[in-house]
Amino acid sequence: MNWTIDIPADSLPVLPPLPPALREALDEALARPALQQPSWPDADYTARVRGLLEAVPPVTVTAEVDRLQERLGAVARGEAFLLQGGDCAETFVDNTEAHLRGTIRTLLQMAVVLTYGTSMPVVKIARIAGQYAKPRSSDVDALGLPSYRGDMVNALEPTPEGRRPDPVRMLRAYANASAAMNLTRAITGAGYSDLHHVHEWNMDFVAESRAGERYERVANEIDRSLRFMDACGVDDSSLKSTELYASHELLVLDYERALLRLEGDRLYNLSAHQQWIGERTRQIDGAHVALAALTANPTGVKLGPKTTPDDALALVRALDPDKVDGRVTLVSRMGNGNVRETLPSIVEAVRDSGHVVVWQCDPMHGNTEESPSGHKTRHFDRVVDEVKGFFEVHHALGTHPGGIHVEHTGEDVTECLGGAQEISHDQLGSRYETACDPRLNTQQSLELSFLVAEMLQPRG
Ligand SMILES: O=C[C@H](O)[C@H](O)COP(=O)(O)O
Ligand SMILES: C=C(OP(=O)(O)O)C(=O)O
Repeated sequence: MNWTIDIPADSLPVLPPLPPALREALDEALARPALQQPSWPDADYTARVRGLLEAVPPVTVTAEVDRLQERLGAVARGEAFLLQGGDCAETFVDNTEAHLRGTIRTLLQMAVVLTYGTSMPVVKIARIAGQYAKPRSSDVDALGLPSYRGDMVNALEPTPEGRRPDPVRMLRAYANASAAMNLTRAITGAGYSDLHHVHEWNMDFVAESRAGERYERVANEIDRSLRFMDACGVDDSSLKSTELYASHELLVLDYERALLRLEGDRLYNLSAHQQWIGERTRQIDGAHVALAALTANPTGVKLGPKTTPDDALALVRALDPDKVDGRVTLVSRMGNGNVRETLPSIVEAVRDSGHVVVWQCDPMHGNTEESPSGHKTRHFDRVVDEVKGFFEVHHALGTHPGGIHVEHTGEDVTECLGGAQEISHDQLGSRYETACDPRLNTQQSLELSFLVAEMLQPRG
């Protein structure tokens, strides 16, 4: 096979030596069964790509990962709220400044609405700088071609050549992730994310909408408060930047293992700050859980409608043996019809075990349906209803509904039905741009934030 990049077999860097016990545990973890892995055509060449990645500077650094862990501890104890969102599948072609700014801007707007409405700190994690791999329900698509598995693996282009898994794509994923992380740090470190620019985050196509107008009112209130603080001589320098963390699904093990780095005696996965394990790969004896258990990163796990309390307990015990607050985020994605019935016994079992986890609701993945036009879609009402059900369960049990995890974009797409724009089945085709699953557009994301802020109000 002729590869586009020639990597000499004898110049392979290798991971710095690990303490023997850790090396053994890592080898054991990686030898476990791993679902949803690419069928790379050439194992030797794939190993060489991995070797290159083992020597590159990481995408994130350990101090940031540790800080996120602390923030998630606060969320788990009920002192903060976690907002996580971004593309279903990031793509290389859309890894542009405009697209990244759009995703970040919408996340910042949502966070402002939540913080203002609840007076609670909001921890922000984006699906950004690495969300390049997708697990699929089927190995083949409707055309009979190998399914698209994310830009890290193959191309969206529906041709046999495009769909061939190519390990060089892992290098492109790393390069794109590093560039995206660089811009994200720049945007959030100064200027654009300054709370004094809160009006500028409201895009023209949203400003005229009900959610946009409501947001403007919040922004005006924030302006007044900032002027008041200014007049009083309060130092507001902490409002000039914000913390935004990067996350993606822990899926393609050749990529993830290559970005492991040792600091002291702690092993970090510096492909992102947080990784989550998907519904399809959370087998308790599988490689994904075992690998995450070895790293110091906070880890999410998706829980679908068939999850039992014992499943959840086993996962929490494996991933949080030292009982660190917020080390595990349990992400329920059960569908609005199931959450009220299935979630309570899971929450009770985990709460009674003494593990203090973040409870997060992903109201997207359990509510996917097919439109008569053939588009994969989600109805805004079902999304809202799942979040409502999640809050009802936690309010009834006295636990903290710690966060939401959504697929959204900073653009004016028509991928999810309903919302104030009342997007109909007929309109889905007009701006349906996702590479995989349907995302909330900016208006729908803001509407959802206002509703969640209401649900989070202290209850008398
Ligand atoms: O985002 C999640 C999954 O990758 C996605 O829902 C799978 O979609 P599929 O069922 O079309 O394969
Ligand atoms: C694949 C995903 O979700 P789930 O594992 O819940 O299906 C995802 O969040 O991209």
